Amino acid sequence: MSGREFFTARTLAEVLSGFRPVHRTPAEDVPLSAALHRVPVADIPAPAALPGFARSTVDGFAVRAADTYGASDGLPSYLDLLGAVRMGAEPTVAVRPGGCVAMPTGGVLPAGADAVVMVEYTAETMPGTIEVTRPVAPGGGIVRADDDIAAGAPLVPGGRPLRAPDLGFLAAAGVTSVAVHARPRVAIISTGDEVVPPETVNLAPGQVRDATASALAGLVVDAGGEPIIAGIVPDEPGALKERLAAVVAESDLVVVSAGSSVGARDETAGAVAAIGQIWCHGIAIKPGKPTLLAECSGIPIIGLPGNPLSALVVFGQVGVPLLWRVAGCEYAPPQPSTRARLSRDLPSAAGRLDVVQVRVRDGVAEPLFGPSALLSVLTRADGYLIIPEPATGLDAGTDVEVVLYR
Ligand SMILES: Nc1nc2c(c(=O)[nH]1)N[C@H]1C(S)=C(S)[C@@H](COP(=O)(O)OP(=O)(O)OC[C@H]3O[C@@H](n4cnc5c(N)ncnc54)[C@H](O)[C@@H]3O)O[C@H]1N2
Ligand code: MOO
Repeated sequence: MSGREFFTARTLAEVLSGFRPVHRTPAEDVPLSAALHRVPVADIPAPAALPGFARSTVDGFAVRAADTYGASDGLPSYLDLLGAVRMGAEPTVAVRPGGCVAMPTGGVLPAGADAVVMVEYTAETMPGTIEVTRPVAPGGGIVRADDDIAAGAPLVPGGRPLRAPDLGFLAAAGVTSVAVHARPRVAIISTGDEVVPPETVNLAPGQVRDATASALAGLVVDAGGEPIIAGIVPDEPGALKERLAAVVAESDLVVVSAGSSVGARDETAGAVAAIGQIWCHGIAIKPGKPTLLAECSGIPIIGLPGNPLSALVVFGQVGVPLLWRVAGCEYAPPQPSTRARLSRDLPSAAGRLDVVQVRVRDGVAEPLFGPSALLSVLTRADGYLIIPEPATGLDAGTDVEVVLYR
């Protein structure tokens, strides 16, 4: 890399909308029991209408609605009790004018009926005669055969991670296997002569154990990916290029931590440029400015800043949405958040998005400060808030949205 400045600092919004490597993971069939949070490759159509038959939603009596019009406590309608519907069975009796049939919740609506009046608004004043004291409109107390879904309509959309209720809906429709995008394989490469494996018991002076790879692996699993810890590469010209070339062929997304800044040993840009195209070097975000984005044959490559805190913040903002996109999901699912009152003034430079770690107690968000070189800030945080690019800070007492860590 020439010079000591980053090529172009892009905003986070520009990155998310503009950096669009085309690679998507292939489809695979999974049973419903393994489909939670997986992304269907396409809309899944209903093989048949649901519920499939008109059914009661209340315990009561199937009626012709017109027979109940004007009914009141003072002037009830009197209907002949013609029989009863059994749960899970075809009705054996139809409703004729002036008649009614006893119904359980969920039973099949008998022919001739267009509503079910709730048992609370009825009384059997004499054997075989039902007194109705409230009118019911046509369609009242029932769902029709295709109210949940019509045959052929999409049960669940493609490109959106499956949620628990989706699994129930698919099960109700008899869909027990789903074509979903394969989990993205995310190669995680750490760099730096001083970085040693976490298993290292005694550190030589200046050595640090690799913190970033383990944390990134956790974020990858959280976002539905399969982390591949691809080791620690020393600061040697050529070493990173070699490792990158080896992993890119077997990954859906590649993450390199450290070496993306502007120091003498910062090799990432050169190595990445040798195997792919750099899209941007520098994002208008704090922490995380020295971030590099590139692609190689449609596979996204992210060069993260060396400071573990910055690396994790950037991966959350940029890597996680990219990971979901590679898995066929255009927009990452929203994270849980809460509203809180800011405990103190927060300064920020205009033109840069700030990700501020906070603790939340009793509805108050307390910013946690410390250099990005300190990992403990993230462990103490309950979540983060964002100060958008145009703002020059936030005043104490501002109502802020805090995105919560799980
Ligand atoms: N003159 C300037 N110096 C620095 C700037 C700047 O703009 N001008 N930016 C600072 C910022 S911000 C960051 S972030 C770092 C990014 O530098 P690199 O991406 O080149 O990363 P390194 O220098 O290799 O590492 C930084 C720091 O993080 C430690 N590290 C690296 N990898 C790991 C790991 N896997 N586990 C634990 N710790 C790791 C490394 O030992 C360094 O202490 O540059 C600033 N400097
Ligand atoms: O901006 Mo660096 O990415 O803080 O640690």
